[in-house]
Amino acid sequence: MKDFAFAPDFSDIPVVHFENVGVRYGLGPEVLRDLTFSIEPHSFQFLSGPSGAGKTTLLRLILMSVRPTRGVMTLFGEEVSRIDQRRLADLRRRMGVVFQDFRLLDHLTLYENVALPLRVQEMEEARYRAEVTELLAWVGLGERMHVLPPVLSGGEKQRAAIARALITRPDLLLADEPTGNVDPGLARRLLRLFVELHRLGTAVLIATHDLALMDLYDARRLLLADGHLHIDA
Ligand SMILES: Nc1ncnc2c1ncn2[C@@H]1O[C@H](COP(=O)(O)OP(=O)(O)OP(=O)(O)O)[C@@H](O)[C@H]1O
Repeated sequence: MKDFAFAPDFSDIPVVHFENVGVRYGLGPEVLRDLTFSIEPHSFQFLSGPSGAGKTTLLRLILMSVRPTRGVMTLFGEEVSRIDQRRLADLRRRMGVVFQDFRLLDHLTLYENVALPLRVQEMEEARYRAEVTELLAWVGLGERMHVLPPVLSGGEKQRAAIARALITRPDLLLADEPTGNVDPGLARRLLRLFVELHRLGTAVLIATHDLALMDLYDARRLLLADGHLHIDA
């Protein structure tokens, strides 16, 4: 795999810190309770637990698309409840996300999909063209960069979604079941991509049901069960 020039933040402030965090949807029961944990810079962890245990909810908390109903949560050292929308947007830009359903835009080519987060930041194409091309080659899609997502296989879409999550050189990468739609061989290759990213300095959190995948890489495991988090260092 080709090296990609990352310049992540190497400070030792936790990327994410939860202190007794709880969350409920509307008037329903608490789906997550008393969560206290940190994600350190440059760390790698899996998030596991049975279906409905709250893995996606935990990722949405970190992405700030769901707010805690109690407790204190900090992102990059800043307390979430005290910061305004504009600052939240700045913090969100430091994260890359691979969603379970990819969320590629079907009317844009792979190149355009991957470049989109940089276009949103109003970067000129001349500044990012080489980088987008290089990253697509890095994930094995160099030959496919001008095609539209609907003609791609699940695994190709998955890799494009991963490339789009990496293009901003995030300090934190969140991935929700990133190997859910691919065969075991491709799952191993995708895991290697995440490990490589981690070695380049990004903190990585991968939510997965896949015990075989977790057995492939010796990393911290966060296990959600009955609304509580158990940590296997
Ligand atoms: N928008 C919502 N409104 C109400 N309840 C919700 C909402 N989203 C999730 N829940 C509930 O919160 C709990 C946790 O759901 P979540 O999707 O976080 O679990 P998960 O561990 O990611 O599940 P899976 O592995 O099946 O994707 C479930 O009981 C679910 O029904």
